[in-house]
Amino acid sequence: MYISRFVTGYHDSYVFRILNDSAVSMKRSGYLEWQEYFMAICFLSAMRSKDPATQVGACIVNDDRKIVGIGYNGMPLGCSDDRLPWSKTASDTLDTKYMYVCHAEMNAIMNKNSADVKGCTIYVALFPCNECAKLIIQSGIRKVVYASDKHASKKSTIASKRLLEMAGVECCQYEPKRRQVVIDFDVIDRSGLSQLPDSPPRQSPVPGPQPEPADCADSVRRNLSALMVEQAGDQGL
Ligand SMILES: O=c1ccn([C@H]2C[C@H](O)[C@@H](COP(=O)(O)O)O2)c(=O)[nH]1
Repeated sequence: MYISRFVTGYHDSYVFRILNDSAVSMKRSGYLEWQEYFMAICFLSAMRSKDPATQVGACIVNDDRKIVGIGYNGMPLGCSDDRLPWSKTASDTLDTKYMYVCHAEMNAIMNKNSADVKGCTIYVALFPCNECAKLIIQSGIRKVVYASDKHASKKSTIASKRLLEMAGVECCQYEPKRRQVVIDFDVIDRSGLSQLPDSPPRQSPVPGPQPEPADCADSVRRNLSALMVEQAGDQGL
């Protein structure tokens, strides 16, 4: 019996058991739970926001746990985010972002890739304002999972809670189970993808015989057997 361990970029492991010539693979531990996954997608989307003060992301998920819409706060389509203001305050409210910016929830609903979002859950970084609450209710979304309630004392949030409650939309705050979800491209480059074959050599600009591209399956097999031999050695097998 061999027990072999694959170390991925995230330091989790796949365990392969080879018993009587049949390979049984067991799932890795430490994978993202659904709520963590959807909330992480909110925050990843928020990273696209150009708002210098508050970046908000939203992710709409249906009953089958399929993502049907994603959005973040930004200026409307075709309206230059270099020409419109990003300030919170100005002597003229026309010079503040609030007159122009589309909220993450609105964008997620507008970007939906399904016929509608009835019965869906919306994951949001920030508790939705009253305008977003109206959109949420009218679109048929039934549940809001939010990360931050930093504007709880604002009238717009109080009105939002009032509306959502009246409409019977369930709201709950996300309770993180892990402190971080890290995507470190350095780690992925150095170890996570080291199990994969090298990229094929770049095409030479000069016409002529080209080197054979690496055979993916062969390279994966070579890495796998090297790991198994190494591991078997570790275990004195
Ligand atoms: O439900 C909401 C509420 C706000 N936003 C966006 C709109 C703005 O770009 C910021 C809020 O700016 P502050 O600087 O925190 O006032 O967040 C949203 O997308 N959804």
